[in-house]
Amino acid sequence: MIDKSCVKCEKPSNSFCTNCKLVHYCSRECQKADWKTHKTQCRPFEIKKDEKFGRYLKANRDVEADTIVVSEPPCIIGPKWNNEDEDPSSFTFFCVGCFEALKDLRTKCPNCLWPCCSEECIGLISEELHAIECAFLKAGRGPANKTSIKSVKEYFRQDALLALKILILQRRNPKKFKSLMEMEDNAENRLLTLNFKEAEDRINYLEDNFLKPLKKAEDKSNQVVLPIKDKKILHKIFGIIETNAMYINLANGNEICGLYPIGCLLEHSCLPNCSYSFDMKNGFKINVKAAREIKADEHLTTTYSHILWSTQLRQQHLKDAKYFTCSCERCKDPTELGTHFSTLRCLGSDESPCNGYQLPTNPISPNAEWACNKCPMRIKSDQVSFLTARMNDEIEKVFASSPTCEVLEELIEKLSQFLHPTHYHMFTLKHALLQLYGKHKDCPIESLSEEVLLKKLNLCNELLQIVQTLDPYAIRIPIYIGILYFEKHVALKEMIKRNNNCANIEDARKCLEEAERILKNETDTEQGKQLIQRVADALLNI
Ligand SMILES: C[S@@+](CC[C@H](N)C(=O)[O-])C[C@H]1O[C@@H](n2cnc3c(N)ncnc32)[C@H](O)[C@@H]1O
Repeated sequence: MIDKSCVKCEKPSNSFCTNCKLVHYCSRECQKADWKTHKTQCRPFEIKKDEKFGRYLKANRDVEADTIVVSEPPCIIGPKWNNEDEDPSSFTFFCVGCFEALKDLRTKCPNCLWPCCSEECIGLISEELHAIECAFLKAGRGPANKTSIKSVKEYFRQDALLALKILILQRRNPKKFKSLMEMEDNAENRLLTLNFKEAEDRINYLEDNFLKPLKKAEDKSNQVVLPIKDKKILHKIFGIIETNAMYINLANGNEICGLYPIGCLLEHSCLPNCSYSFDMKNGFKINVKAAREIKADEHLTTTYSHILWSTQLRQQHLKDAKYFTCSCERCKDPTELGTHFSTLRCLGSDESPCNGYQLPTNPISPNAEWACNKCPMRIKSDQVSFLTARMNDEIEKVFASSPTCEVLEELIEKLSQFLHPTHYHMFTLKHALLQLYGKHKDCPIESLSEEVLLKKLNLCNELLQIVQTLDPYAIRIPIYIGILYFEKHVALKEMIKRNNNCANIEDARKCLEEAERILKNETDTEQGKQLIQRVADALLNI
């Protein structure tokens, strides 16, 4: 039973720590005075370390669903380190103060002359944002040719800024710098990788433009501003960023990166038990939540990869980006928990055609063969990756051409000769197709035949069953799932209108309520906001 006296002064008390609800305090003062002691017990997890995971978080008691387990400000935030464009002169440019995308590079920070959205941007003077690096950028070399757009763009590259900010923290905030330097950098695994090579290019840029001029000034004045600034520390910093950076979606559609002392310790699982969001109005604080009840001793997990990818793709991505092999329940199961998200049809041979399925013999071993569940036919794993990559190219090409229902139906028909009906490529195509049924003005929902309307409903049910297995707590793909519930409601509502006995209004309402619940935190993106609005409007009209 909870002792209802203040843990600090033992006076009777009705208030308690709102985070863990385990200890009582009579006043704010007593709570504050006890924080140093309580903070280690308050957390529902411990930081552990082992050979396999490095540091990780382990629940030290049962944690109820929806409990905030971590709430902390970032050590550092900054522009993304991995610019998708290869040519620095075609990079997208963001304001150095608030990360707003810039149409041109005309407006400049009055002090360092780096591009910004407005001279009044408050990020320019924020201690947590641009103020960290402003003086260092000011001392930089500047574009080689100020009249050449190419040269100007090549100078103001932002994929190295986050690393520079971290380097500068050794002077501006040694405590944060120390905490960052304790993070995993995968030093040995990165050697000779593409990431390493690309980091080398960013390091040369930082050295040539900022660190060599700084060293010269330091030598001249006999004053050391940044004690450590060699290639070794810069590679360590890039390794830390690549391994740990979390992506933050801004309201304007841009993505930036953040590094968090505890948040970054969340371990990967393809079946995670935590979700997280960022508080943009509160210094980009991260709030990590238990997405379901977590039992004492369970590890706290998130997903570093994409839930709607096959095991082969997820494993490849985790190996390339984070240098480990995931051995979660989904990855170890050739059927991906019965969803058959990777399963191919077995084509057999000319002499003996087969109607079985090809599954990986060992899904977490990249080179293990695939075997049919009915005949002796085996295929190599790189044949599977080649085939699925070709299909992916075809699907992307079709999506880029704003396909009609007929085009998608044809492609599904074609690929169904090779893929299990719930293969991840089929999932993607079916998810797009069911939204198209009844979407366009020239083909409204009222005009769909009974058969197509029923097909829309069946597709929603088929895909909902898959997502309930792959993301049962709607942690990673809430928008995909929200769309399925919304479209199911659309189909049901139309069936009710047509007096179809299979549909009832309560089921349609439940779909909307489920969509509303799943989407409640999706307010950071335009797509999320629009869907929430559509669901809210539909709830009013049902
Ligand atoms: C974001 S960091 C997590 C914190 C890190 N373990 C540390 O000690 O700082 C990601 C790294 O943790 C390790 N890791 C995370 N999840 C893992 C998993 N499921 N299996 C094996 N290693 C994992 C890998 O080394 C990965 O590159």
